[in-house]
Amino acid sequence: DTCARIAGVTGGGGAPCRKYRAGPDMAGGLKYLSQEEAQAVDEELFNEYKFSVDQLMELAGLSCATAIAKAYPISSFTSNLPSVLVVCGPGNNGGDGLVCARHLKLFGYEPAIFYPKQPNKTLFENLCTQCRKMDIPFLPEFPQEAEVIDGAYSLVIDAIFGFSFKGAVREPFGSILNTLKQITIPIASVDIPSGKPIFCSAAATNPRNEGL
Ligand SMILES: NC(=O)C1=CN([C@@H]2O[C@H](COP(=O)(O)OP(=O)(O)OC[C@H]3O[C@@H](n4cnc5c(N)ncnc54)[C@H](OP(=O)(O)O)[C@@H]3O)[C@@H](O)[C@H]2O)[C@H](O)CC1
Repeated sequence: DTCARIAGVTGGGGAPCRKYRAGPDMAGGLKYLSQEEAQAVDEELFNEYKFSVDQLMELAGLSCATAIAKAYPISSFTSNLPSVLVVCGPGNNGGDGLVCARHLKLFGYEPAIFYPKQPNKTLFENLCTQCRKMDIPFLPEFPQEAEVIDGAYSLVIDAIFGFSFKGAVREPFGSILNTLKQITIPIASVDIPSGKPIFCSAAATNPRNEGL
């Protein structure tokens, strides 16, 4: 979604646009950004273009839900119930996941959220309230068995870490990512696949090391 924001915001209306170096990996015409480039876009949108985090998060979550509905239409699910497990991390990537879950519900999916480390901030509390008001359940614990996830859901949304991920994965996310590596249903990652070092070649694979 960062690429879409570059095209749609910083390059629009004849406004001056910073030059971002294209990464070496391209899939279907998409250019991946490095961690530093993504953070620079972030700063430009906040400081120069005066977007608020709420605005950008709503756009990011809606864009993700729209892309997911295109890539994994309900009609393609073999199960009668289009159940989707949305796993949210402690930062803004997790916020994108909450917004995405809300829009997926509006699109006719049945999302359930696992959100183990909820920040004590109004933005995230409000997003949780909105999800609860839409009868989206929050799971009290993460299913430890990959088979349980495979049986209960048709798709997992990985909104655990975005461009601020660094170092070795800390718990509880290490165990969660280990389980996700073993599931067989598709995983759609928000922004970038979680748990991998952030550089261009990592952007093409998800926690199970498959292309999305
Ligand atoms: N303008 C934009 O581009 C927008 C992007 N959005 C989305 O926001 C993420 C980036 O959000 P940010 O909050 O900066 O970072 P993350 O979501 O990646 O997560 C940060 C938290 O993750 C924890 N963390 C980091 N590394 C690890 C690790 N190895 N193990 C466990 N936990 C880790 C970190 O914890 P600390 O303890 O270090 O504080 C943070 O809590 C971007 O990718 C987009 O998805 C927004 O929508 C706004 C617009």
